[in-house]
Amino acid sequence: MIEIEHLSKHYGQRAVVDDLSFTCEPGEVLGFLGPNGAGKSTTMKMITGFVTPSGGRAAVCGHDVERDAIRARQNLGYLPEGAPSYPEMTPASFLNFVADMRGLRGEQRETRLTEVIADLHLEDVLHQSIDTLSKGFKRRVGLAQAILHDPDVLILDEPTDGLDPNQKHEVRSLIQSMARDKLIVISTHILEEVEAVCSRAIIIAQGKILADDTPAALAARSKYHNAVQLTLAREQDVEPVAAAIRKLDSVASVESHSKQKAVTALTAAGHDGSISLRAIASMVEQQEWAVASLQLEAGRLDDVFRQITGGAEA
Ligand SMILES: Nc1ncnc2c1ncn2[C@@H]1O[C@H](COP(=O)(O)OP(=O)(O)OP(=O)(O)O)[C@@H](O)[C@H]1O
Repeated sequence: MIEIEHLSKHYGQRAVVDDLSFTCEPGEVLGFLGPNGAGKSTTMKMITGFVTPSGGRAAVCGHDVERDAIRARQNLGYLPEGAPSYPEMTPASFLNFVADMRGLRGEQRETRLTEVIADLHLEDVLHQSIDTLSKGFKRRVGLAQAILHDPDVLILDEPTDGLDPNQKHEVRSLIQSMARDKLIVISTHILEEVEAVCSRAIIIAQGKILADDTPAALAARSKYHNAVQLTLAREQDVEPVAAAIRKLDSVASVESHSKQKAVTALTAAGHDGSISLRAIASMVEQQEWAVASLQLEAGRLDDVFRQITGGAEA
């Protein structure tokens, strides 16, 4: 469990983390979202004891991060931003060093080293110096050191940054598999990652919590929640289709947008956030429009993110 009470950090006159309070339980994957400079990394550094708060406190598994620092750190694994390590070491020597620092011994040490090397697919680069590894492999080495001692709490600052799509998928699957019995906090700029792995998302900007909810509940705040998306099967003039749908009583607005040259999509939003999918479907049938897909939207997290943070990029 993580308990954060009135946590603040000031640099000079500026509050970069401003009176944050929240708790997080095992089994949760908490996504920290916010524009650049929102205070995500600083908050993570305070939870892990790398930065001293200006005010408030953080506790990990009941251990105060400042007063009971060793116990708190024993219970957590941390992947800092950029996955720093020792560039002149190899993954093998670095992970052995981390195993020593974490006090792993005997059979448990061998088992954990074997498991994390396999989980992060490090076998082929074990004896190559870390500074010669690609960005993706450096990040995997950073993740391996964070999980080596099998901690109850994982704090991962942008864990998939720099990974290719396959590696991103693998790391997300690893996070999901570890989430069953751990508490995981990740920061990310990738909103689809939040939807894919997080059970809860906290949006922060200028050091303050602006939203704290499940990704689905956040997405449902979007004007596109329950909107109908219609994609035409071939390139054709979308305006007559848009005009016909606009006339339906349940439709408040229609946006048309060309995603690819050959396909035109329409999004029709209802007056009260709900719209008659059936009414649009029967119109499609009557008018014999060639339609590639017709679907109800859950909502768009990027839309909500912009709305909440005042237009900032994730
Ligand atoms: N040691 C420091 N001295 C002064 N200002 C700092 C220091 N560390 C961080 N800051 C400032 O605090 C603010 C929050 O930084 P932080 O790295 O926590 O943001 P972030 O949300 O992680 O951003 P990003 O998404 O870009 O990584 C930034 O404006 C940053 O410049």
